[in-house]
Amino acid sequence: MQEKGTISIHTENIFPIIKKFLYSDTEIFLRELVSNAIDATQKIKRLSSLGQYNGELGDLRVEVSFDEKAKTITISDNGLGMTAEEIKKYINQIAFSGATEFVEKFKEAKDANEIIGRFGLGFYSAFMVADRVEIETLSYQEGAEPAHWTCDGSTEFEISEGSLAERGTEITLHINKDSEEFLSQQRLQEILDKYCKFLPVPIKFGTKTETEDDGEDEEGKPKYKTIEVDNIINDTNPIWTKAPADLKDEDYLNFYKQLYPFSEDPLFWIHLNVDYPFNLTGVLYFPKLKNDFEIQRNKIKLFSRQVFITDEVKDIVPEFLMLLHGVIDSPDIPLNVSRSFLQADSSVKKINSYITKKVADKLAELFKADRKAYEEKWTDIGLFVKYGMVSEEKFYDKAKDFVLLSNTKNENFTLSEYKDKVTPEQTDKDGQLVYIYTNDPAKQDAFIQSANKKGYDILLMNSPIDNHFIGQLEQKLEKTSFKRVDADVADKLIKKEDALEHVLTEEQATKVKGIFDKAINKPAYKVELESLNPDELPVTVTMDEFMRRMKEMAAMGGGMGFYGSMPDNYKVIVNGNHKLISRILNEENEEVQSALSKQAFDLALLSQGLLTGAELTEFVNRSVNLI
Ligand SMILES: Nc1ncnc2c1ncn2[C@@H]1O[C@H](COP(=O)(O)OP(=O)(O)OP(=O)(O)O)[C@@H](O)[C@H]1O
Repeated sequence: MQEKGTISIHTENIFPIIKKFLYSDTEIFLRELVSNAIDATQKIKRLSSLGQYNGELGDLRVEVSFDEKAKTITISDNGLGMTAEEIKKYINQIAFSGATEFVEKFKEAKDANEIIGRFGLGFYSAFMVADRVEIETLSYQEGAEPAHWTCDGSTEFEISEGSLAERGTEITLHINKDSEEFLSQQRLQEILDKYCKFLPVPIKFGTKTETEDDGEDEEGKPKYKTIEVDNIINDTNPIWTKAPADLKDEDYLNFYKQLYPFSEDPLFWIHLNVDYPFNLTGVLYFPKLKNDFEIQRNKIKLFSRQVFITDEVKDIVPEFLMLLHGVIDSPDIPLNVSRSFLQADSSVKKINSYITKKVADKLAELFKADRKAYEEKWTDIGLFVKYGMVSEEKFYDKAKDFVLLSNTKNENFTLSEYKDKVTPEQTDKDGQLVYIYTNDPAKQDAFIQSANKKGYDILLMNSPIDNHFIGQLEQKLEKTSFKRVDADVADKLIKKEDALEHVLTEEQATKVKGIFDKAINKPAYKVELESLNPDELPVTVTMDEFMRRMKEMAAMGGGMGFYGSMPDNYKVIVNGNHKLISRILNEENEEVQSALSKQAFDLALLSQGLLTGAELTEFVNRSVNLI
């Protein structure tokens, strides 16, 4: 048997095109050839179980080897093999209708994955790294003759009698000059680890040494010997392929360690397992969050039937869950099509909302099963939950029952618990509930203490997402608004009917305002007189909640540019009922009067960390003099 022929595509220059355009990630040739080899072993197993093959199956396996001197890489399997006819059918007739289509489409393609998948070019990816490819194969079919195929990357091929004595296929790549990097133990091991680590059939890559017990020596001490064993690079039964009922916590933790060797243990995990209306398995882990979010992205690995595809899971996993770790395996995700198509794909959308739902269900379950443990993990989980609530309506609806609000006393409440807690004290005269929060308890301590004295509870809102979360809650919760604790003096945070009587007459008040205006002498600080509790500080400096939020949004590029360009404006609230104010009013020495006013103002600034530089020095000097 010897036959020469032409690979049936309608253009002469297909290989140069493949080589040129697939150049960027040439390493995937190995993934393609090993996957084909695995498929071949799976197929023979199926034929055997269907009774269509009655010979010995043997230990099904795939082997990858290389020969640095001969400059070859060989991928062999004991799968179903091919007859010469099958080679002609499956290999020679490239699995796409016409090369013209290919030539037109390749222009848009951005990476090799796209081209290979779309045109069924898996096998031909070998020509990205090889000048010549040989196939030695023997089909499982009774009476089949071994066949040999070779092709040098032109459209000419040659089929002749082969030399394999056992069922299976051996593909040998004669590596080209530009791809010699692949003729290395380390490089090949790295690629196999990346793409083939969880394939379902053992893959042998060389051998390794192991130590083994070897009885005892003369003194009765245990002896060991080293032996050469096959280096199997993959775990054929990764946990996501198993039933959750068969797994222990330890298994999940071990698998996590295997995926991310240097990470801390995860908080908890979710085993995904659906077969309808799409096929998806996987395990998602909630990691302990670190401050540097970016580094933690792209930690979810996407597989298709245990073949690693990518760790770019955008679109498949909801944005707010991108910080999760773990694996997702789905043959239904169209891995080889372009990004824009992926976004529009209906199974991708379904998978995305399935994952959202599963995560919400898991959190609800944890919350119900053990509130205490849930609260302990809240600092880590909270960020996901809040981010999810802000970014996905559906998730908000589920999470509103298990999201927690934490206060400055380290107590946690659900939304409805908190509403019940603060309604009596924190409802204003119009029936509006006011939630008071701090984003910096140390800096806003004076305000917090004043508000606590009034019986108000202060929420801790100091995570990066909290600004958005507050905005979301204000939209969703009925008649509820949020005020940062330093947005006003405690008496004014929640407007109630019971305003205190002024002790000062209107004339005195105007005089006090004049004294302070003069002493402070800064246009950005507007002095106002209020009748507050005599126990409150004599002077408080605040920034209006609305103004502050607008400025914060402008700073984050939220389209509030107008506010961003406004100068910082503060209110200086002078407590007319405080005895220091009466003292200032009655002071006859103008210098002392001014010094006292300045002192009271500086103390207010100081308590908020607003007093710095020369002004701080001046304050210290003045204080010394006053003592
Ligand atoms: N090791 C092998 N053993 C038996 N048959 C093989 C082997 N490798 C390839 N084939 C046959 O050649 C065909 C073409 O392989 P190729 O990788 O080009 O495309 P594919 O596997 O069908 O699709 P994909 O583009 O997803 O890889 C396969 O479908 C299979 O029938």
